[in-house]
Amino acid sequence: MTTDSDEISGFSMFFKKAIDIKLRELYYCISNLIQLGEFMSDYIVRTKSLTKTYGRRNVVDHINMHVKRGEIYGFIGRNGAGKTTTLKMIANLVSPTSGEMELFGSTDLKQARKKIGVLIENPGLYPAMNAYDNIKMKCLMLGIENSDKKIKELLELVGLQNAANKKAKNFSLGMKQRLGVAMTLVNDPELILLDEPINGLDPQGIVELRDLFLKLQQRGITIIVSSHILEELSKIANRFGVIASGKLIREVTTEELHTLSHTAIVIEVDKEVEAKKVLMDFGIEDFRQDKQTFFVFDKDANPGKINTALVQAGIEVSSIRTQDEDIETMFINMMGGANYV
Ligand SMILES: Nc1ncnc2c1ncn2[C@@H]1O[C@H](COP(=O)(O)OP(=O)(O)OP(=O)(O)O)[C@@H](O)[C@H]1O
Repeated sequence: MTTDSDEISGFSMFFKKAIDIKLRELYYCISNLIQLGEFMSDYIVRTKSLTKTYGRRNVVDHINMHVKRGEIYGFIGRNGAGKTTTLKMIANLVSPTSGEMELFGSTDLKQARKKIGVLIENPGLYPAMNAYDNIKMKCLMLGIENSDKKIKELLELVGLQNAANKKAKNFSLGMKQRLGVAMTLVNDPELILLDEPINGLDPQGIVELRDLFLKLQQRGITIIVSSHILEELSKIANRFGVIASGKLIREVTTEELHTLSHTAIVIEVDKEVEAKKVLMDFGIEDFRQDKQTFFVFDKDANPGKINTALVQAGIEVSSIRTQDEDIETMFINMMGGANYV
């Protein structure tokens, strides 16, 4: 027999459970919203399987690119790897064959692209015009009026305040690039795309451009900068995307890069086929071969023991040494080695 108090406690249990369930649903809902918010604010560029096909060739091949707000993203790849085409697709200068893209967390790309500044291939300067007028021309093209103050600020920002009246044709390449960067900034973009801006610059020009990138980053501008030379970007980029033959081989933060770079045992031998067999029999798994030179990356590998094993197998070891793999070499390996084409 059930009493009134049993019924009341049954009801209250029922309501408590129902409230618990609702609270849990609410919690999931809120955390999903938070994640969505983080996602939307986190990634400024996110591509999904982005592809460009010319003829039968995917020159950009199903790439998933992730660029976070506020970072300098070094887009690294050899000539012809697909960097320019990717940047052009982001800027809407080339239309993708397939794939998707989100800019600023939105698929309203037309709207989002208003927040992007672009310097692809060359700055598009009018050589007979001075620096001031080149920027003014860009302002006029974008319908920006009363631009005097802005132009002066931009010239100062890129370190060309003393060259305002100098004709662009008399500029050094570095000055032209900095003027080009200034012109990407006239619409106050949140993201700028710079295609190989460092190409051909002298060391002084490189330093000036790198300093400018850091200044822009401090102002909250996200930068995607492509290059075929890692060295130039390794000092400033927060994250790298490595592209080879249209495929995004890897995306890696600078911190991850340092964890990944490791020491190699470099062994030079006379008989490479036999040496490779000895290394494999010895349990070495992580190594790379360049003709008669082997690079062993196994952390536990012991150079003395490897040497003994090789010599006992009748192989002449002309040199064995350890070598820190520099970042450049690591990238070359990621891109498919020195002989990669
Ligand atoms: N309009 C086009 N028609 C046909 N092929 C093209 C076209 N544009 C680019 N390509 C080819 O696509 C490949 C990728 O070119 P892309 O310019 O994107 O490479 P990249 O990494 O920027 O190299 P680079 O620094 O030499 O410009 C190259 O093989 C190039 O020849």
